Amino acid sequence: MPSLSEIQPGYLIIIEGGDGLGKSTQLNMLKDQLESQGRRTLTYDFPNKSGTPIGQLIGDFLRGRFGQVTPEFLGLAFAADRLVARKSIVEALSAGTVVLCDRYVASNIAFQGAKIADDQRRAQLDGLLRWLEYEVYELPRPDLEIVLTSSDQHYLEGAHLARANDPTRAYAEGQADIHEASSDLQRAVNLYFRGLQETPALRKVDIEDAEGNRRSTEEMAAIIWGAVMAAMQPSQRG
Ligand SMILES: Nc1ncnc2c1ncn2[C@@H]1O[C@H](COP(=O)(O)OP(=O)(O)OP(=O)(O)O)[C@@H](O)[C@H]1O
Ligand SMILES: Cc1cn([C@H]2C[C@H](O)[C@@H](COP(=O)(O)O)O2)c(=O)[nH]c1=O
Repeated sequence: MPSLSEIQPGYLIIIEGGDGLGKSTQLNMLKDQLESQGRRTLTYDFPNKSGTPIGQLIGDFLRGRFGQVTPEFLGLAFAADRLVARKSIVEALSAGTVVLCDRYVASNIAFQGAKIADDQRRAQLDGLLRWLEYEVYELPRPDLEIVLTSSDQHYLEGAHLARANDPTRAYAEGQADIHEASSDLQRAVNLYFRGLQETPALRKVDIEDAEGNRRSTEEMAAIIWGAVMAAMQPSQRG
């Protein structure tokens, strides 16, 4: 039987975490580092938010146009947004490209699940989204998820307010989006991510150091680079 690296020579690396914790900053630094070492990369930022009809609907939801939407139904829209990108992700991985995603399936489970208080219903949503995205839509599973967390609620509240001119936030028209506006949601999402178990394919990186000081972008990038190098060792692929 061929090894995974023969079937899929590329790598799928995801940067996950709560809103505004520095995911896109780290994704861009990782992309530069990989490219400086001769690796071809392709980046995605989920959800698309404007480039497709589904992304436009998601952008409208985040701007509050539909009010609160039942988490199970909302999860279907985010999953469909990823399905649109599936073919090009799979082709890139087959061609040996490192595909870097700012958010992926785990964000759907984290954000929709954080809106559900009942444990049984939340577990059903978790199963529904994993089944739909990985089994029905056959989205490739990540080789490595880097999950940014914070032990200081300060960074989870109002981080967007200082970023009115950030072009990646144009969809929100200068306001907090419907997820950012809820500190309860941000807290629950961060708790979910902090509770994930680390594995060779999942590495949590707290944005604060042991003394509670925010790590610099360079320090974060060095930690993430170490995790990426470890995950890309041939021995991790079997
Ligand atoms: N280590 C850091 N220290 C201080 N500020 C940072 C650090 N990393 C990123 N920032 C700043 O925090 C803000 C949010 O960063 P970034 O856009 O990378 O976060 P994000 O997690 O991708 O956000 P979103 O969830 O809204 O997409 C930006 O203004 C960025 O310059
Ligand atoms: C991919 C994905 C994202 N979300 C949530 C997470 C954020 O609150 C917003 C938009 O993300 P961005 O980082 O501001 O671009 O959408 C989600 O609920 N489900 C998902 O699959």
